[in-house]
Amino acid sequence: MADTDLSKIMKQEVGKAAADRVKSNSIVGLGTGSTTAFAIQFIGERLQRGELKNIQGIPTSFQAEVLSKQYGIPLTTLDAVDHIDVAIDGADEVDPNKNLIKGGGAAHTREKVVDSLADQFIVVVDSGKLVDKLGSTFLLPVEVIPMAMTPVMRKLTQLGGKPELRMGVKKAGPVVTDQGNLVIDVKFDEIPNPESLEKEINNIPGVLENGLFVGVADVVLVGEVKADQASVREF
Ligand SMILES: O=C[C@H](O)[C@H](O)[C@H](O)COP(=O)(O)O
Repeated sequence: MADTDLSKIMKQEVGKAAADRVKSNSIVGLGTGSTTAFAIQFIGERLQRGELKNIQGIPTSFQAEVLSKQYGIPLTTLDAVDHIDVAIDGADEVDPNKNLIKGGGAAHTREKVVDSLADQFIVVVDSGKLVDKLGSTFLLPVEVIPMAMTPVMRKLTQLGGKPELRMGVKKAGPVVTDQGNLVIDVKFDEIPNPESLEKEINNIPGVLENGLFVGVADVVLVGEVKADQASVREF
């Protein structure tokens, strides 16, 4: 099987496993990305079959909102609820302590709001996302307000990073987030202390949020394929 097929199967399996954990009468944070898209699809299908009732979703992005509507998941907002029961969201890297890098889809700011509020935050990834140390395979996304781009990049360089502005695909110019901001992707040779780096970057004036999620995830579901057999393990 081609690598892309395997990756799709792992994402599908793990998305289904997460959707199966959603209970009736609950408020569900709906994450962003290609893996969570399967979870949203399977939650919608469970609703259609009548297996699930009275779900209210809180989308973390324009993408999640569009998909949720497509699959018939009723939506609400943070102004209308006082808690979130469970959030399901993907990640770009996961370390053994369940710390994450997110923001490959530039949605990490809203994701951090929703995922942090959930009583239980379930991360859904394929096995390719597991790393020993954060920053080893993926650049760290930082959302910045446009007028502060240059001083923020300078500050990120002083912190030891190599920043680059994220550019659009099939769009001339930079990626613009759902909030109308820019994303700076930063290469750090190592991230020895994700907890302090998360705070340090967020303390730079003009930074809205960065993609380090430290101590937020409760459960990580990992989709794997071994000898053409798909399975899901949890840690
Ligand atoms: O901004 C996007 C999010 O943080 C995604 O959850 C993350 O990039 C993982 O996406 P995917 O499941 O497509 O790899």
